[in-house]
Amino acid sequence: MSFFIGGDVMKANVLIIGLGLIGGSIARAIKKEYPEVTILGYDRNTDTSLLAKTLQVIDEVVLTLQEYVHICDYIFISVPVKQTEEMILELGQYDLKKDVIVTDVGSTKQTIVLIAKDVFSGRGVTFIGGHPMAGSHKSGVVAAKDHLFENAFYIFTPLEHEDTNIERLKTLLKGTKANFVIMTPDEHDRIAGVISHFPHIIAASLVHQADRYDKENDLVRPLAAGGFRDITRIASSNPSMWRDILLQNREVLLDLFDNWLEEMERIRTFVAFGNGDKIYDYFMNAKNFRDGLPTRTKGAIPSFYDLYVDVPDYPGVISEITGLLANERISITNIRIIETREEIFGVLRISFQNEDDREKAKLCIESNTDFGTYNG
Ligand SMILES: NC(=O)C1=CN([C@@H]2O[C@H](COP(=O)(O)OP(=O)(O)OC[C@H]3O[C@@H](n4cnc5c(N)ncnc54)[C@H](O)[C@@H]3O)[C@@H](O)[C@H]2O)C=CC1
Ligand SMILES: O=C(O)C(=O)Cc1ccc(O)cc1
Repeated sequence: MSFFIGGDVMKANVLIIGLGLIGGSIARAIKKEYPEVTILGYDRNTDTSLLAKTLQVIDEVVLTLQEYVHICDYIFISVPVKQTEEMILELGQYDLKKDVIVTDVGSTKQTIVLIAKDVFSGRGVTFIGGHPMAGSHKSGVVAAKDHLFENAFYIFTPLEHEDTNIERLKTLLKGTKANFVIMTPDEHDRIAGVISHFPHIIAASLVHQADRYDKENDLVRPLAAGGFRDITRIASSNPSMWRDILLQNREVLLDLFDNWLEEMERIRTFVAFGNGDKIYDYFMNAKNFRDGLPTRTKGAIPSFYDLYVDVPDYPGVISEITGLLANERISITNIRIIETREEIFGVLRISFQNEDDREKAKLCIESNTDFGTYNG
């Protein structure tokens, strides 16, 4: 192995510890922007490291951290949050390069940053907590994509507001095309609790509720296949990852449980007293807030970029639409007939990777057919 050792971002040595969905996607985004950067990869599972090299996600496999950490200019810790704490402690035992930036990608920040402060302060090592707030229910290096974080928020929670080092890290991460935001670990954990961690709990709890009713009535399962399945999609996320996130964001989540119980009690009272006006306001206020949310940035929970198309029910109509999209090189990620009524109209739901593809598809279908389209 030969490595360039110097201060130039474009020729830096970047070590990715944990070659999964997030570590792999960061590696790909960096390499795309800076082909001359050397990406070193370490995973506790050697087969994963070898696969990452075969897939050209990394340039070199590192088998023992101790041997290589001293030549690294940037170190990304992209392992589950509990292992992130252990990894920080492990890195604290090694001599790291002067001016190295160590960062992580964990979904929680307070505990991690506290440990990093303890381990790295006063040692010439800059630790910048990080959380690219986009992902997928898939895991593993095979699912890694250079564009995973495009238009997503990428949060930094530095130990201090060390502007020059944050700028260096942002420069390295330019290829992610993410929107970088700085906040305190406490602020981060509260916001992530509200918009990401707690919704995962609610999704799982709705599924548990359906599971209970499923035991009483065979029709629950088939009827849950449509909208219910969609709104509880995040309940299919990685259970061990979410266990660790909940354990680390415990205090924030306990507050949110209390708020949620109050919220449920509020709407329960409106229903119990048959108060139609209050129920209407409850939905209207929620609708107004939701309708005002931005649509062109990625949030923590992966969005659907779905287009609904009203199609007449004749043979070949699906291949006609997919053919039109293929001609314009618009990729689709999923297609499903969600409603068919014999000899009248059906509704097709076509999913895309991003907003731009959905908009292009809408234009393409509207200009080549007279089928109605609307966004999901
Ligand atoms: N999956 C998602 O959508 C998102 C995840 N995150 C955070 O990113 C981190 C990684 O998540 P994913 O990439 O999704 O997980 P993943 O399961 O795809 O990859 C994790 C990788 O880390 C390796 N690993 C685990 N412990 C290790 C250790 N001690 N030393 C070396 N390698 C180790 C595993 O073998 C695996 O290859 C987590 O902290 C998670 O909270 C952040 C944003 C989104
Ligand atoms: O896949 C899911 O369920 C997600 O919500 C994606 C995700 C997971 C963890 C994060 O910290 C940020 C985004």
